[in-house]
Amino acid sequence: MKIGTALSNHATKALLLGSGELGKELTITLQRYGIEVIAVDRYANAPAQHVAHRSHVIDMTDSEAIKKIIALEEPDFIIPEIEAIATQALLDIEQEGNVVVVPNARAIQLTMNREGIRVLAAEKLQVPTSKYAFAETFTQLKTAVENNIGYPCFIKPTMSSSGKGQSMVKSVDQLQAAWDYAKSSGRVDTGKVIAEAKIDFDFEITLLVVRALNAQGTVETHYCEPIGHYQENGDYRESWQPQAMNPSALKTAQAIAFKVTEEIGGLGLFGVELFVQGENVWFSEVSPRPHDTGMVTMVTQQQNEFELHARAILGLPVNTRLHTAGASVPILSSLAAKDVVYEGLDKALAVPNSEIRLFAKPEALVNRRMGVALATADTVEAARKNAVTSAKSIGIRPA
Ligand SMILES: Nc1ncnc2c1ncn2[C@@H]1O[C@H](COP(=O)(O)OP(=O)(O)OP(=O)(O)O)[C@@H](O)[C@H]1O
Ligand SMILES: NCC(=O)N[C@@H]1O[C@H](COP(=O)([O-])[O-])[C@@H](O)[C@H]1O
Ligand SMILES: [Mg+2]
Repeated sequence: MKIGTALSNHATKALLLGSGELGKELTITLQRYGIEVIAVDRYANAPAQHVAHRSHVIDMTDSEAIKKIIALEEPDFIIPEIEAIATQALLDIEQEGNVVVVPNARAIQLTMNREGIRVLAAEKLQVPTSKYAFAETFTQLKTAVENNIGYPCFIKPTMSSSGKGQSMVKSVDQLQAAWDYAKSSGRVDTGKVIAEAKIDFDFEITLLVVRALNAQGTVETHYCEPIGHYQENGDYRESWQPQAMNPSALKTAQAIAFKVTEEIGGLGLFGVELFVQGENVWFSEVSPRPHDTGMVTMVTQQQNEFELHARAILGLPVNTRLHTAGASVPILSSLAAKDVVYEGLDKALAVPNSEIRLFAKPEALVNRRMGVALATADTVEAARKNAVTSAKSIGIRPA
C-alpha cells in the first residue's frame, strides 16, 4: 500500500475510538510510519490524546456521534480501542467502502459483546469454552445457574472489560449482588448478563496472534510466545512472557486461536485468552487489538504488540520473535482524586532492567490502571520479582 506523509494533504489517517494506554502506544507506533492519528475518547486528556495529532471527546456509544466524527475527519483506518463503542455505526460506515475498520466491523461487533463471540466460538466453531448462559432478568439468571451452570460461576456484563461488573459467585445467596453489579457496572448495559461455569485451570494465557500479509500478498498467521498472567477481580495484576507450556497444549492453543481469528478475519493483532489445565485448553475471549497483558512485549519482543498491530494493518512485514524473558505489573491507584501526582519514579527505575510507563490519566479511581512497570531478566521468575518491586515503588497521591 502507499502510505501518505503525515500532515500533508495526502496523509494516511487513522482514527482511534478509545484512547487509553494501549491506544497511546499504538499512536506513537503509527506516527513513526508517517500516519496522522486522531484520538477519540469519552473524556478529555486520555493517554493517546497526549500524543495524537488531534483529538475529540464524544459519547462513543452514540452511533450518530461516531458517524459525525468520521464524516468530519474522513480517516483511512478506524481503529477501535475499547469495548464500549456503538458497533452499528462501524458496520454502516464499512458498507460505504471508503474506510477500513480494523480488523473489520463484524469482528468488532462480535467481540464487543460477549454473546457474539461466545456463541460463535462455542456453537459455530465448536471450540471448548466454559458452560455458559445469558440472562435478561434475575429470575432467568437464577434458573440458569441453579439448573445448568452450577457453582462456583462468574457473572459478567456482556459489554465490559478489565473485569468491570464481574464477580465470582459461590452460592445462591451471592447471586443477587452479582446481578446488580453486572447490570450497573459494565461499560454499557446491553440488557443481558452472562453466567459462566468456573474453569479450574492450571494457568491462563494470552496468545497474541498476528494476521499479516506476506510478500505474495496473502494473509499469514503468526504467533507470539504465550503470555502467562494472573488476575484479580477480572483485571490483570501480573503478566509474563514466555509462559512455559506443554508442547501439546501449546499446539492446541494455537489451533483454537487460528480457528477463531481465521473466522473473524481482517488484518491486525489479536489477543486470544485461553485457560490451560494439563493438555486441555479452553477458549475464553479474544480482543481484535493489542491486549493489556501484552504490554509486556514492550520489553520482551523485537516488535511489540503495538508494532505488530500497526505493521499488519499497514501491510508491512512482521516478526514475532521474543528476545528476552520479561514481566509487566500494572500500577493501580489506591485512591480516587481528580488531580494526582506520581512519586517514586527514581526508586522504580533503580530496579535492574526495568522500565516504567505512566499513563497520566486526568482522574484516578480506586484500582484504575495509572501506569505499568516492565522488567526483563534471564528468567521469568526474576523478571516478575523485579517488575513487582518496580511497580510497588510508585506512589499516587492527590496533587
Ligand atoms: N469461566 C471462567 N473460569 C475461570 N476463570 C474465569 C472465568 N471467567 C473469567 N475468569 C477469570 O476472570 C478474568 C477476567 O475475565 P474476562 O477476561 O472474561 O473479563 P474482561 O472484563 O473481559 O477482562 P479483560 O477485558 O481484561 O480481558 C479471566 O482472565 C480469569 O482469570
Ligand atoms: N482490558 C482492556 C484494557 O486494558 N483496555 C485499555 O484500558 C483503557 C481504559 O482504561 P480506563 O478504564 O482506565 O479508562 C482502554 O482505553 C485501553 O487502553
Ligand atoms: Mg479477558
